[in-house]
Amino acid sequence: MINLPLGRFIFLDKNMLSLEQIRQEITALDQALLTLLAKRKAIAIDVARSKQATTKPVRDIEREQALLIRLIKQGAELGLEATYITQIYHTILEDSVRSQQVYLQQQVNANNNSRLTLSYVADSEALHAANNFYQQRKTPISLAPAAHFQACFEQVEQGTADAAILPIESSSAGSINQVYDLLQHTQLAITGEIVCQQNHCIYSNHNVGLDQVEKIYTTPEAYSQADQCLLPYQDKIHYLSATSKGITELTKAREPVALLASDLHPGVEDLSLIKAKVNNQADSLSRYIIVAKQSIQVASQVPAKTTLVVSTGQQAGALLTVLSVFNQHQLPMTKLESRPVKGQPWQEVFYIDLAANLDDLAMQQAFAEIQPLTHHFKILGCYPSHEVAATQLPSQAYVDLSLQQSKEQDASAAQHPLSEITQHQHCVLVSLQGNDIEQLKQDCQQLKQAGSHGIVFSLEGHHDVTNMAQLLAELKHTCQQLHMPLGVAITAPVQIDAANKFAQFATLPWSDNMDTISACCNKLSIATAVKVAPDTAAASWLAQCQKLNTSGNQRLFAYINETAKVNDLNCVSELTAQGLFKLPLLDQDAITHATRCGKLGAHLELSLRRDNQGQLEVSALTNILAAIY
Ligand SMILES: C=C(O[C@@H]1C=C(C(=O)O)C=C[C@H]1O)C(=O)O
Repeated sequence: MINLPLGRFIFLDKNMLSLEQIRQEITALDQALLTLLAKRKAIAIDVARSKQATTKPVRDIEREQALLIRLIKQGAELGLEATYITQIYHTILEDSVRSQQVYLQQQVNANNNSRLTLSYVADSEALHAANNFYQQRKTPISLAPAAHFQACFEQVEQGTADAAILPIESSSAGSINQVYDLLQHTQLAITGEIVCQQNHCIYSNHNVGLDQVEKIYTTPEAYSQADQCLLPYQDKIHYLSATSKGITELTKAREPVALLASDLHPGVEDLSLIKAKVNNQADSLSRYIIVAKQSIQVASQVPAKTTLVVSTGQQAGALLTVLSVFNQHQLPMTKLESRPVKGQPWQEVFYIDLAANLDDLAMQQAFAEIQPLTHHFKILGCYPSHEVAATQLPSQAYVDLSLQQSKEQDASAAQHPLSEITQHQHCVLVSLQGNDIEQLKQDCQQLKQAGSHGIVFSLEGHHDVTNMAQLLAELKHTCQQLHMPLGVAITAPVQIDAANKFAQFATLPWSDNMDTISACCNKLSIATAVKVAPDTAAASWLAQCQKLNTSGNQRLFAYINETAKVNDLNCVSELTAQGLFKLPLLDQDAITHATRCGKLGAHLELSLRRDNQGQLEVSALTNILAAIY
């Protein structure tokens, strides 16, 4: 039984208390929250023990979904927003799942938590990733800095370090080839992976803009993750072999100079941050591997990855034959990388990551089958997969929650112009239009307070590139402060550059001239949703979709507005089910249809207008996918 003296706090008369006293109450509440979190975490380990006995998997998505739905309902009664609850609980659940995995791993690998010497490339951001990783495992580490990746491998091979942490790929710049090449000949095994988010930022020794700095230092790796933002400053770029050398340069220089570096890099905290989050892609993930002399086992309850390296020879279809074996055994491949073989021009080895445990029967059978098909075949390691994807609720759950909510709304609240927003428990994006930036900022603030999760700004009528850039830059800044994603509704090709620069996603109208729309999609580097015209014939759906699919934009979605006819929805669902309509489809009314095709994560778009008296009015609904921002 949890004994939280909530009543005492609710009935406090805040006017009677000093700030100091109120803060004491908050401190006491935080202490109580921490005690409960620690208790929850300890119970999760009891759950892991029971799973060890019953061999049930660590993750139980149905249980997590039920838990989230219950908490959203209970939270609403306490006046807490659904997104607030889901964000907090995603963190709690991630930690719970990870703690259970760590416990189960320690059971199968007889880990005694003794101190471990870890090799890493000196002054790299890998250290931050490693600290978190080993802290969770309650394993103290001593550091063995190395000058380069090869030295990390050597330290472990020679026994001066127990393990090494090495970057292997980044979601925005791809694989780290040097590390892959070192894996080709090593006797070490991959024993773990760490995935963490990194933002590249620009730092300086003075608090000035990029135009005023004389040099911008960067490593080639960092540059490849953020080159788009630095294109106008090509003549200022100076390459270095390590970010730490850039920090030294900045400290030495008297004139203003800048450095592009990850926000996790040691030492950046002492510099002036002059531009944050300049990655080409909004979310930049880095993946590291841990290598050690001894391979490890992964408990059957823990999701595992296995990495292998194969070479096949160059006969037609050789790689395809190997990959089809994995397909036949239903072993999902999460990564395929090819690297040249030294001394053998145009010969390649392939690195393959499979999302499966080496001990699984399917893996053993697949490996037995591919050995005769390959010249060279080596298992580099089997290790727990690090990512714990946040559990999503099925779209229908959001609809049920919002229906239930709106029934509970009393009549007076429903008349408030922004009440439409509050009635929806799921994510709401509101369309805005206008020219008056001060007015737009105010609207954004009001919308945030009313519960909107993001903005779709209509660029209709905006053609002047400079004005558009100024307006969107301000709107982006406001949305960032309010933690709301900014989307733009594009109506003309001249708006594309500004959209790429300032928005997180774009929407486009469906048009008879699909070539123009397809060309726009091609130039858009942000997620893009194309609105589908109602009453389109099946053949035309297909032809238009095919045009869009060749546009080169990998993050395209189609969405249908509220005027779509059931006939259209049936038609698209049918085509999708046959694998012919390839764009993910977004639609509120079509939730049931699209869910059947497994494609949907519908969010709601409301549009906001002002009436003649300047009063806010919220009207019609369209839908946009969660995944686009
Ligand atoms: C604790 C459990 O394991 C996992 C963690 C959960 C939690 O922390 O609430 C819920 C479901 C599982 O994914 C469980 O199965 O109950």
